[in-house]
Amino acid sequence: MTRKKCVGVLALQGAFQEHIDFLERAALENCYNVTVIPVRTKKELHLCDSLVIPGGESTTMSLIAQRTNFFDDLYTFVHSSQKSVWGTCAGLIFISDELENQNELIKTLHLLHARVKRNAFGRQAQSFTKVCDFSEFIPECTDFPATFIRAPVIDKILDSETVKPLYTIPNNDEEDVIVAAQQGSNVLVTSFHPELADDDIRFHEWFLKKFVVDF
Ligand SMILES: NC(=O)CC[C@H](N)C(=O)O
Repeated sequence: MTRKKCVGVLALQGAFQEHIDFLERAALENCYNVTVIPVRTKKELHLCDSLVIPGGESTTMSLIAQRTNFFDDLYTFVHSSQKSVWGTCAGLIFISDELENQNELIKTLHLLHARVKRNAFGRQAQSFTKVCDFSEFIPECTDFPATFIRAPVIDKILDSETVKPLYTIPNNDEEDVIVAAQQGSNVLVTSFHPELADDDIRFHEWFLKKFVVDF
């Protein structure tokens, strides 16, 4: 029996409970030897092999981490090659190296070697769900409902040796934008919210298998 792995979901702010629910379902339905916990403290973080940073408001997330003296522990954790990290939406922003816009208030974790553009598709009213064919990296997943809410995109990859795009979509009349990417073997980022896909846990199943169970 492999050692039980622990996946943390950063629970300072945002849609962390939805990730916890989907991860727990994915672990149960696939008999993965994994526990899932909310993470708000250094003690909880130190239990984790992997950390999911959810959607929400990245500036708020960063400020709470700084004001609770948690930022440095988060920085150390995400920069460990022994840990895996998945940033969704605000989580993608929070771990990015550079921000193309709205960077005045936020202190990021400088993990993802990319420049990220916040609110790339516009405001809340421009949020949308797009059925995506992820089968190039998630076998047979040809129709995943990806929900974009005031979503960021990867505007520029700063290290093409380590950061590989996984999926791009058109952005109005501009060139296609990167909305999912992987850095090395242990960092995943998505602009969209798989935790908000009605009852569809395929993305979380893939994350657990690739970035936790097999990592
Ligand atoms: N759904 C989200 O996580 C939105 C992210 C938010 N627009 C930010 O800049 O942090």
